Amino acid sequence: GSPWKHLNLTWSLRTERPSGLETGGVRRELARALDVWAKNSKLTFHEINSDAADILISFHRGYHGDGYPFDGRGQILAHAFFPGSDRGGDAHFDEEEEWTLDSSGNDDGTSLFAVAAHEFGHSLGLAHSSVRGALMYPWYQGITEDYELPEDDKHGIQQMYG
Ligand SMILES: CC(C)C[C@H](C(=O)NO)C(=O)N[C@@H](CC(N)=O)C(=O)NCc1cccc(N)c1
Ligand SMILES: [Zn+2]
Ligand SMILES: [Zn+2]
Repeated sequence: GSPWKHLNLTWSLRTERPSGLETGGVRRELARALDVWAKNSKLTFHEINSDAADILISFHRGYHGDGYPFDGRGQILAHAFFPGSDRGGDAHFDEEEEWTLDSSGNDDGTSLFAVAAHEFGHSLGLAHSSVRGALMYPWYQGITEDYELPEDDKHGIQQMYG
């Protein structure tokens, strides 16, 4: 997709206690996922409490009004829209996944940090990568605590927002 025309992006979590998780912990993991991209580009991200944010983040189950219904636990975990107005940049997460806020890899849940970092790549305009090990590779691979963005993803984001 085409990149955002401004570098100082706003974001807002629009679901209270998604999947029963503590709201503060969810916001922390989302902020860490955005920081993966901020550290490798000129992008900055500011959290606001408003539906007017560039990147609106919400959790849903099944059909939720955008033609891309979720499918219960497993398979599709989340999706995000390329940059643009209205739902452009927004990221939706499947409420029915076993989300974990523990991104150490010790927990066998699905790391919200890992999936969010991938989804925000789409929110910023990156499509899937064929490079195994890339964050934008189509298939989930848990990622470590002090995560370093792989080369392929670094190239992608710097081409757009370097
Ligand atoms: C066709 C898309 C709506 C699939 C969807 C996706 O890529 N969302 O961005 C998705 O949930 N993909 C799964 C894999 C699948 N079941 O198709 C996934 O693990 N994506 C998130 C992810 C997380 C972390 C790393 C990577 N590489 C991928
Ligand atoms: Zn959706
Ligand atoms: Zn994806």
